[in-house]
Amino acid sequence: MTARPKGRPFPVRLISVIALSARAAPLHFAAYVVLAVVAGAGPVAVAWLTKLIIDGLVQGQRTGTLVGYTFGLGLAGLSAAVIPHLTRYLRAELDRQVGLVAQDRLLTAVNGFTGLARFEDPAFLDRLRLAQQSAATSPNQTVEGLLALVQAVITIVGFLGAMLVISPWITCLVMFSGIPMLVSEIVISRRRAAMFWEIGPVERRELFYAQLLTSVEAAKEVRIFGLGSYFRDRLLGERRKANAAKKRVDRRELLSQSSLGLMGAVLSAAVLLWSILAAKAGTVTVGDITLFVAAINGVQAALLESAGAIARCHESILMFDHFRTVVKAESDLSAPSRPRAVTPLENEIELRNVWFRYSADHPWVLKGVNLRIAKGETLALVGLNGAGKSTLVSLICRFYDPTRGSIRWDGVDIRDLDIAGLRERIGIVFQDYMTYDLTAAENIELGDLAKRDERALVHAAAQRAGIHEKIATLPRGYETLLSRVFYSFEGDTDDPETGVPLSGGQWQRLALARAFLRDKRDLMILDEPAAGLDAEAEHEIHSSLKRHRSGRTSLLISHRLGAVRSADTIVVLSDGVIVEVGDHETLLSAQGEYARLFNLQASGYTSVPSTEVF
Ligand SMILES: Nc1ncnc2c1ncn2[C@@H]1O[C@H](COP(=O)(O)OP(=O)(O)OP(=O)(O)O)[C@@H](O)[C@H]1O
Repeated sequence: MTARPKGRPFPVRLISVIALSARAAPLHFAAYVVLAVVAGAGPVAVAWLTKLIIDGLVQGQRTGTLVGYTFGLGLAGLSAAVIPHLTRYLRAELDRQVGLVAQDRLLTAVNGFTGLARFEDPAFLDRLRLAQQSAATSPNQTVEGLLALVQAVITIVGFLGAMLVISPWITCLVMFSGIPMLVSEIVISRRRAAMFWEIGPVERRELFYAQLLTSVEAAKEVRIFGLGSYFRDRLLGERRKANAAKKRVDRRELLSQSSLGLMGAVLSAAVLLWSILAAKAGTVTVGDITLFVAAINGVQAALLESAGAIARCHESILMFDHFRTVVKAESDLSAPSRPRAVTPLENEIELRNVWFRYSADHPWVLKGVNLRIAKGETLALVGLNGAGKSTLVSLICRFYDPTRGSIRWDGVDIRDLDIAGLRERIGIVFQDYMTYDLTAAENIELGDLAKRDERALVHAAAQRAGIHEKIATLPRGYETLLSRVFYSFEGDTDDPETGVPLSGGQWQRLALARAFLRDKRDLMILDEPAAGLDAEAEHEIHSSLKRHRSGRTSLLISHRLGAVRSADTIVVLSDGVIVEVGDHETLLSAQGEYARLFNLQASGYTSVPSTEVF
């Protein structure tokens, strides 16, 4: 796991968090600050006016003066009644505005990671999760904490100022009694932030088990293999681990808070005793005692509040560091300072001595691969499971960079090209294609958003993929939602949100239609495009692919060797090394690995099946 983020100086981090709130909703932010200041001065004004009224009564002051004090007291009470509601409204609005801005910044940053490596790094995923949590809450939590601190400081300064007039040494005593509380809160908030980081992997595992237990994808296997209790136990185990870590921090907090609370109570009692004795001796007035009582309680409460506020600020700034780290993180792939525009393919795509491993800890997946895909040619890549075929495709799409060697687009290293421009020129069906919980039309349109409004093209792509007829029979045709995630209730066919699930093969045809929408691209990659189709559909799709790919550059991966026999070139990859290259006839007559695999498959269709297969 990578280290926890180390921050810039604390005040700089504080300002950058608060700046996010202030910029997201400046008016609400300003109003929130003003109300906090007014609310902070309220308790002091109430205590001082109460003392003046009591002393005025004892000393027989004029009624007009007393009415003035009472009026002031009424005003203070009025603001005390209204301000909390206004503050709550402003806080909620700030939350909404800041949440929007922060989420936008976070997702823009995540979208900027051009490769896949970050999404496969558990430490980064932990950070991303914490960043998502803190994006929504940290900025306003910091503002709230800081304003609570400002309020508390105003209250403390006001009360201490009032007490200073009566007894300087008691004022000092009360003031210094707050220091241990502040220190202990900061220590605890540090521990809490560290704990959240440490239990990150635990919480992600818990989420994984929860998804297994609640998702429709896993429901069949979980039931048939009786995995429910097994995964539930594992989930609860992870929860217990997370709870234990949280409990440890809570216990520490309880211990230090209660001892400090006890100390505060003893101090209050002592000051009260002193002031009563002083009043008896005639050195302070009765009004002074009421002020003392209010001040001691007020200062203690404000100290407690300020310690809590500092802790909240501190904790949310530490959490916000994760947000900042993600937002500032550079893409995992190097970007040239002046990327070259990608021109239409003129000659070939070439892999030149490509070596690749997913990280220094992983074994080599590709070992010195040299390969040329000439313009207009269909190149088929075959090989056993794990040979490195999909990895090679990922490198051509530049999801990763080769560890050694290079991939060239008409002679230019693709690392020097504009990455979005490169991907613009590629059409693809992935082996693990996506099924979007969107309408049938949208599922196809996502292949080329620029053609979103050209319905005829969408229909043509669906027709080529052999899914048009099926879509036409759906309750709302192309507008039918292909999902059960947003399903309202059984039989609600008039509801536009009502979803219709497709079969595996039908989803695969939809993925093909999505790719066909962008088939005018320079390179079409089909990674197992017909794996989930029935025999008739497979034949139909491969014939269609054959018709459409003539003259177009395509890279075809398939385990069904019958489907690749018409390719111009067939490349056999074995354990990351190219072991054979040629067309179907040449490779068959060479009697090598291709011939062995082809004959094995062919015999499976013609001879009596061997029990060894199963
Ligand atoms: N993201 C990844 N991180 C680490 N290793 C990976 C990753 N993806 C694939 N591998 C490893 O790379 C090797 C090649 O996998 P790849 O998916 O390229 O093989 P393939 O030839 O496409 O296999 P199949 O025919 O089963 O689809 C495998 O050993 C696999 O475990």
